[in-house]
Amino acid sequence: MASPKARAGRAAALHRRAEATATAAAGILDEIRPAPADHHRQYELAERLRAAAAVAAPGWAGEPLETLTPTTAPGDGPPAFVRVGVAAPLDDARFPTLVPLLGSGHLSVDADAGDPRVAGLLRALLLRLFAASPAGALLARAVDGGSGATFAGYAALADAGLLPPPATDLAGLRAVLAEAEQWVAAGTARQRGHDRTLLVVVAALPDGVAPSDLDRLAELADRGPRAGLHLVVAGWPAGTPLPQATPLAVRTAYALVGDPPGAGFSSPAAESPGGLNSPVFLDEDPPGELVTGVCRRLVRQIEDGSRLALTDLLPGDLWAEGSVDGLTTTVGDAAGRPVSLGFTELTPHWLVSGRSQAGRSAFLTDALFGLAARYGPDELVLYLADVDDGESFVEFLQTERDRSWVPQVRAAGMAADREYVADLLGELEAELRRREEAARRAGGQRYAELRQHQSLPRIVCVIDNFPLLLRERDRLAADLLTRLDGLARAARSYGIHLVLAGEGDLGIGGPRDPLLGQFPVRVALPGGSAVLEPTNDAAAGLPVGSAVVNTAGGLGGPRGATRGHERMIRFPDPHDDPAVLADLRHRLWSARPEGTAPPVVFAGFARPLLANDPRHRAALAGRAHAPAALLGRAVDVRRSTVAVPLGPAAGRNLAVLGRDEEAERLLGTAVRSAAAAHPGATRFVLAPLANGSAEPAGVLAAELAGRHRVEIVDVTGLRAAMASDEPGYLVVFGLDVPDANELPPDLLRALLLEGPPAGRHLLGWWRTVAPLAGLLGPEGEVDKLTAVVVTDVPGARLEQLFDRPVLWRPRPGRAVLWDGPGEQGTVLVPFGEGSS
Ligand SMILES: Nc1ncnc2c1ncn2[C@@H]1O[C@H](COP(=O)(O)OP(=O)(O)OP(=O)(O)O)[C@@H](O)[C@H]1O
Repeated sequence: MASPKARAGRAAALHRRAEATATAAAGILDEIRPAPADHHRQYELAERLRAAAAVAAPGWAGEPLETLTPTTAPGDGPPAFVRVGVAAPLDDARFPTLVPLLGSGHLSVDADAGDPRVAGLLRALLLRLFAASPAGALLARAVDGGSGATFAGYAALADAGLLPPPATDLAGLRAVLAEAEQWVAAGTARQRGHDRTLLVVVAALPDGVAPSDLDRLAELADRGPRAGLHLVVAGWPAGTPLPQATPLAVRTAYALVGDPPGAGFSSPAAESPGGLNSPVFLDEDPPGELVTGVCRRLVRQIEDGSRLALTDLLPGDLWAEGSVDGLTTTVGDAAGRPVSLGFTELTPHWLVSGRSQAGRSAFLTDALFGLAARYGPDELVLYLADVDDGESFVEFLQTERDRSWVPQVRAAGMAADREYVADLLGELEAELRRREEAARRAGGQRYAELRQHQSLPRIVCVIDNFPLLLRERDRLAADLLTRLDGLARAARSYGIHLVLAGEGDLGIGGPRDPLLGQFPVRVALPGGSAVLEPTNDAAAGLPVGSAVVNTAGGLGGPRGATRGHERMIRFPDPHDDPAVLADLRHRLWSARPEGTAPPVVFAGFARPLLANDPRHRAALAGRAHAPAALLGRAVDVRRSTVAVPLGPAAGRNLAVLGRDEEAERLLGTAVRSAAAAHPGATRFVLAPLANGSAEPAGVLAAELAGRHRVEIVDVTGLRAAMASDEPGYLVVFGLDVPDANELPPDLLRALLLEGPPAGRHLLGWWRTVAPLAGLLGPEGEVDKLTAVVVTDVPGARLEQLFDRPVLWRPRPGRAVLWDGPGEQGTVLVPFGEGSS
C-alpha cells in the first residue's frame, strides 16, 4: 500500500485535475446559453459537448454502459464527473449529461427509487462510480426506505466491506448519518483528510423521517466534500435545496438538471431559472451481468489487496526472544488478529499437510523466518530436509549470487535420500543423549534448569515431503518410523522439536497410530484434512494462502462453535516480495556471531568433485595423515568424505563391484586420491584386463606418471607384480575376465591378506559377484580381505559375499561401501568427473 504522503499527493493531484476539468467544462457549458436560434449552432455545440464529456468523464464515468465490460479498466482515482443521462436539446443533437460529484459535491433527486427511472439511474450511477474508482478507493452506504431491494444486485460488495446491506428504516438511516458524521469529523480533524471517499446513497427516505434527520443530511452535505463525503439523495423534498448538490428533477418524459454548486449551466446574464436548458433522458438500469462482473472484480481485488505480507509476521527487533520456555512465532492472521504457534513441551511437534501447490513451502518459510527473526542462533538451531527432488529452502541458504545465509540453519538437505534422513535422526538422537546425560550429571535437572549454565538452543528439525520416505515399506522405512517415535517421545523434554510435512496423512498409520499422538499441532492446508480428525471438516474447501491450525491433535468440535484449539488463518506468500525476504536474510546474516559456519548443504541431485573435496585438497597440499582411497561424499548431514584407509593392515584393499561406468570411475578416483596422499613417489601397476579399459588406464597412467612410477601390464605382468615384494598399488580393471583365471586365487588371497602390511595394496574392479566371493576363505569374512564398494549390484546378489541379508537398491548416482566387520553400509554419492 502507498504511504499516506503518497496518497495525499495523489488526492491533491486528482483534485487539481478535477478543478481544471470543471473550469474547462464550465467554460464550454456557458456557451450553451442563451439558446442559439439556429440548429446548426445547436449541432455544433452538442458535438463540442460530446468531445468535452469524453475528456471530463472517460470510460466508466461517462461512456454509454452498453459499450463497457467488466474488464474495462478503472481510472486512477474516483471520477470527478459522472454521467446521469443524455441531454437532447434536439432529437438528433445529443450529448452526455455530466454532473460533478466525487471530490466536489452531491446530487439530489426530487423523486425516490419508487420511480423505476430513479431506481435505474441510481443503479447506473453506483455502477459507474464503483467501476471507475480503483478497488477500495470508494466506500458506499445505502439507505433504502422503500423496497429495500434497489441495490440487491450489489450484495457481493458487502463481504468486501464496500457496500454493506442498505439501511431500510429510521434507525438504519440514523446509524448511517452517525457514521457519516464521524467520517466528516475524522476527515476534517486530520489535516490530510481521508484517503478514501465515502458515498451515501439514499434511494428512498424511510417512513417517519423527521425534519431533524433532513437537517443532519443538509449539514453533512454542507461539510462533507472537504472530508471526502458525498451524497446522492433521491426523494429529497422540494423546497430547500440540498447544499452543494446538483438538483435533478424528474418530469413525466424526461428530467431536468439544475446548476451544479458553484457553477452554472447558464450564463450569468441569462434570465432563466438556471440549469441545463435541455431535457435529459436518464441512464437506464445497467445489465445484470455487468453489475455482477464488476462486483466480482472489485471483491477479488480487495481480497488480493488485503493479502498479508511477510513483514506482518515479523517482530520489531531481531532476536529479542529467549527460548527457555519454548518458541513461538506469528504464523498468520485470523480475522485481523495475529495467530501464534510454537514449540513447547506440551506442543512439541507439528504435522503440516497440504496437497501439491497448496502453499506448504510458503507456510513453512513464513514460520521459519518468523522464528529466525525472533530467536538468535544461541536460542534456536534449524535442520531442514526435503525428500522431494528439486531445490528447497534456498531462501535460507547460500547461492551462487548471494553468499549470505540464515545463521540458525546448521544443515539442509534437498532432494534428500532416506539415508540422509536416517543420519539426521541419528544426529538428533546423539544430541538428545548428550542432553539427557548432561541432565543426569546435573542431578536430574530439567531442560530449563540445564540452560541456566550451558548453551542449549532449541532445535527445530523440518522434514518436508515426509511420505516419500515411506514409499517403500521396507526395513529402512520401518526403522525410520520406530526411531522417529522414540525421538519424538523423549526429545520434547529436551528442546528438540520435529515438523513433518507432506501430502495427505503423511503416511503415518491410522488415526490410532501412537506416533501421531506425539504431534499435537496439526496444520491443514488446502487438501490437508487428513491431519485433522476424520470428523473435523474445518479444512474443507480452504483457498490457497489459508490453513487450519489445530493444537489438539486435529480434534474438531461442535459445528460453528468457537474452538479454542483451532483457528483458520491466512498467511502471506513469502515470495510476493523477494526483496523483503532477501533483506531479512541479510539482516540475520549480518547479525550472526563471529565464526558462524554456513549450513552444510546436501543436494541429492548434485555431484561432488574430488578436486573440491577438503580431504583431497589437504592431501594435495601435503597434509594427508595416511594414504586412503577417497570415493565420494556420504549421504549424511555432515557430508563426510567417504574414504577407505590404505594403511599397513591385512585387508586394506578396495574392491569395486559393479557393471556400470560409475564402478570404473570409482576405481579411477580411488587411484587418484591414493596417489595424492603419498608425499613421495610410489609405484602403480595398472592392469587393464577388461575390454575398453586400456584407454582410461592410459589416461590415469599419464596423470600419475609425473610423480610416481607407473607401469601398464597384461595378465602375465600382473601375476609377476603380485608375486613381487615391491610396495605399491596394483590396480586391476576387470578381475572377473576369463584371463584373470591365470591368477591363482591363493595368490590373490595372499596378496589381499599379506600385501597391505608390506605396503602392497590391491585396488580392483569386479563386474560380477562370484569371482570376488570365490576368494573368501572358510570363515567367509570379506572384510578381512578388502573393503567393498558396490554400484549397480542389488542387495540380494550380495548375500553370497557378505553372508547375510543386505539392504541395497541400486540407483543412479549412488554407491554403497562396506568397510569393516558388521558394517551396515555407507551410502555415498561418488565423485563426478571434472576439476571444479
Ligand atoms: N499466502 C499465499 N497466498 C496466495 N498464494 C500463495 C500463498 N502462498 C503460496 N502461494 C502460491 O501458491 C503456489 C504454491 O505455493 P508453494 O510452493 O508454497 O506450495 P507447495 O504446497 O509447497 O507446493 P509443492 O509442494 O507442490 O511444491 C505458489 O504459486 C505460491 O506463489
